[in-house]
Amino acid sequence: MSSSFGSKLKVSIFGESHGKAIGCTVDSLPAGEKIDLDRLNQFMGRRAPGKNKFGTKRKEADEVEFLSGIVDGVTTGSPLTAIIFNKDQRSKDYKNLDIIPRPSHADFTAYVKYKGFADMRGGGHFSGRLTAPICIVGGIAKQILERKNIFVGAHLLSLGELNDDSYDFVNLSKEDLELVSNRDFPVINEETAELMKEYLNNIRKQEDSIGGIIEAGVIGLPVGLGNPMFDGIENKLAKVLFGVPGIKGLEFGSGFQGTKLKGSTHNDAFDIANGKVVTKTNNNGGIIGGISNGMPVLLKVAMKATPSISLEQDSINLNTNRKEKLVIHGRHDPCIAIRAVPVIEAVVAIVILDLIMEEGLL
Ligand SMILES: Cc1cc2nc3c(=O)[nH]c(=O)nc-3n(C[C@H](O)[C@H](O)[C@H](O)COP(=O)(O)O)c2cc1C
Ligand SMILES: C=C(O[C@@H]1CC(C(=O)O)=C[C@@H](OP(=O)(O)O)[C@H]1O)C(=O)O
Repeated sequence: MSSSFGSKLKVSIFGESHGKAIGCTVDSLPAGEKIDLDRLNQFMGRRAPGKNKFGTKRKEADEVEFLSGIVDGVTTGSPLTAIIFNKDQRSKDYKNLDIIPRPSHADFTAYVKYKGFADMRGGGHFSGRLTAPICIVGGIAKQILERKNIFVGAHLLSLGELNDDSYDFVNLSKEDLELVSNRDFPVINEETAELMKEYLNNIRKQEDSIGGIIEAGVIGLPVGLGNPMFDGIENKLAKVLFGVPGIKGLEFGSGFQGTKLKGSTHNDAFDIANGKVVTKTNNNGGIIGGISNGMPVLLKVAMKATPSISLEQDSINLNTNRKEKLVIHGRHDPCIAIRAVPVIEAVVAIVILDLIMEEGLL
């Protein structure tokens, strides 16, 4: 099993959801970068479980302990290792799941691939909990990028059939990208947020779950990041985004909806604004030929409904090879897309920082 990625900035994630700890090691972070640890903690808090009734009841403070690579809040240039100790494991909830796998979770595939030896308590290394270390690296990357006037943000664009306002593809501002970062629910339109909360209350009562779409944006990129054919911005983002558990779809710019437009409408006509080359529309989401064109980068990810629901489901018994009904106990997110919003910001920030470093801009 390999949980490492990155070209210049090499990131490695370790741990299991019900093991002693989770964490990360990052190689090649530039030296001398001041990291505001209060801001990093605030960022971690946006993802942490147990904050409100719209997420899992498992309570983890997700306090980050640095073992190396940072002194007095400044990066040293040596490998940075950070760790979060797990505090609120409740492994008895998972007792029957090693032989009766949960539909849509990784229990069955991991059981076969790792011959029954993978630690699957709480989903083990496949758990959404492993996105906490991603947020450590992403929270640091965001701060480094901001000093270069590059800003990354995301919000919950939809939950089931309920839709938030979309980002403006052309005039996307730092304020737009930061809008939901201080909110308890990561949605732009506050009326929609209330409808979504009501929906979540109902879906919980029905012992079910729901999926959602997250929209992310980046502004301030120079023209020319990305190395086609296979190391373009889209390629690199796709590789790491699909590492986030629960993601089943990804689109850039106008994506699948864009296929309904004719070329004459879909093409992003060039223009000059303040002496700079811009495009009048941004259906390509700031990327052409795998290379940034200076317009905002925009993407959307589809996150499936949380696999673990309380309703009885059809499964099988791996010992007897017979059909068996499954009832899952435990503490689960009714919609994983909500807490995944900062995770997507983190992934995007890490990949963009890696691209900036590849280009020798840092
Ligand atoms: C932030 C976050 C929280 C999650 N919470 C849960 C959860 O409470 N229960 C659950 O069954 N799956 C949860 N998931 C999703 C599973 O981890 C994921 O579906 C599983 O690992 C299978 O991987 P796949 O969906 O990518 O194929 C969560 C994912 C993320 C990113
Ligand atoms: C702990 C986190 O989320 C967990 C992600 C998760 C899963 O299957 O992905 C299942 C649940 O685990 P547990 O049964 O141990 O409560 C969530 O609580 C976290 O995000 O930090």
